[in-house]
Amino acid sequence: MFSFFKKKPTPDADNGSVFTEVGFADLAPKTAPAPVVAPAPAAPEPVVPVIHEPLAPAPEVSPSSSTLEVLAPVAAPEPLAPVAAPAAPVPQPMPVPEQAAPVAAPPAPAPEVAAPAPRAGWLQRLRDGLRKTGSSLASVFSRTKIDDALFEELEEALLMADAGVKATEFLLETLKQRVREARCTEPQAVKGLLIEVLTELLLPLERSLEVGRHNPTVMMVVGVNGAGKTTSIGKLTRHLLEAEQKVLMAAADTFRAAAREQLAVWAQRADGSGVQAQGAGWVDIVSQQGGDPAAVTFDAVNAGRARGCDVVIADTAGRLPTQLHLMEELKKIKRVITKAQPDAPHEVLLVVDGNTGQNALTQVRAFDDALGLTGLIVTKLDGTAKGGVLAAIARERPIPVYFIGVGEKLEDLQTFSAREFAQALLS
Ligand SMILES: Nc1nc2c(ncn2[C@@H]2O[C@H](COP(=O)(O)OP(=O)(O)OP(=O)(O)O)[C@@H](O)[C@H]2O)c(=O)[nH]1
Repeated sequence: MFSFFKKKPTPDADNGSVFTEVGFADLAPKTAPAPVVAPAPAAPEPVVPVIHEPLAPAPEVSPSSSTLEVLAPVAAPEPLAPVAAPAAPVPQPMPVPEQAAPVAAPPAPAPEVAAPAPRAGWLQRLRDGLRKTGSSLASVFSRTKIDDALFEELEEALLMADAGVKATEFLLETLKQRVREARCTEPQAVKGLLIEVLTELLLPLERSLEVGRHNPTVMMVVGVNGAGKTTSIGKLTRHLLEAEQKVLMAAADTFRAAAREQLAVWAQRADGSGVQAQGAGWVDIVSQQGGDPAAVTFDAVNAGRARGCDVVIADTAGRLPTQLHLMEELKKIKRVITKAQPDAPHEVLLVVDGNTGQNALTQVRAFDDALGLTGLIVTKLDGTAKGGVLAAIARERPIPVYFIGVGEKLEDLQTFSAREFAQALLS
């Protein structure tokens, strides 16, 4: 199911490739927590490395048999509301997720403790999240016959699911043709064909993020306020660490006091995972409170090169595409990354909140026009997301969806599968 690739320049005897692949699922649960080894302080002068600070460990809030649960995020800060286009380009306040206070352990175990309920699988969470739309799409096929009314109802349901006019037209046209070819007589068979057509439409979005081709691989992560950038970076970093990657994070959101701390919390979670006991992975953070985001990123890339990092990830401040001066700031960050490493950035990732519907497509267009996106992370598909917007993105701006977010826990960052998504949408 997982297809997140780590590529390292080691010979692969089987296929002659110099790369190896590692999937999330290949990573064994860690049992021996050990601190992440701080990298050798060989950084250039202006870099301010943040060695993992003794942040309070996150309390366990969700019962589960999964060993990954120990790494679960602390009680979640309130997700931010989707951002609508503002009337004027005024910088938005940066909300700061709060870390829950550790909960004191009970004095003695209760005599009878109910067995913890198994945590819903991520696919179920995706299904649950898309249920509202899914059920209205699926209900179209409970009709008794295939007629114009069925297609009209389907058109309405697709539009309601945020698929947008172009993708809806394409899906309906292709579906009608397939129905004719297959000589379908049962509405349920039409549903099966729609899953096929939708899967084909979404397939170009299904791509793997590659790491290891460049030294370091430099990623720049952008998006509107509260889309889930820092959370997604944290989850991604955790997976990179498990794959024994050396990761340097640049806290390029220099005006939000807690930006560095938020990243550090994730770094510390990685620390507590025992990853270090498995190999050579580590994480460090470059930050400069109140500094120039481009300068911090420039230093981070240089430090990443000097320290032999595998991956440098720049976490930028949230902004609306209509805030033109802030979009210029992003362009500047991208330019200075190229100055520090001529072939970088290798990835410009937009994090979009799946709940924002067609607004997500607007964001994709705007950030792509400004920066040339290489990939998307679509978050909060466990919420009230309608999901159809991915069809709109596939039709109008087919940028790979490297990951989807289906919750706030580490394991809720998943690779995108076109078929699974189409099935979940119509389940
Ligand atoms: N339910 C759910 N919540 C998520 C997901 N991803 C992120 N969140 C939550 O969304 C909120 C905002 O996440 P952040 O990572 O702080 O967002 P951000 O884009 O870095 O925010 P700014 O830096 O302020 O722009 C937090 O409460 C996260 O826990 C997801 O996939 N599902």
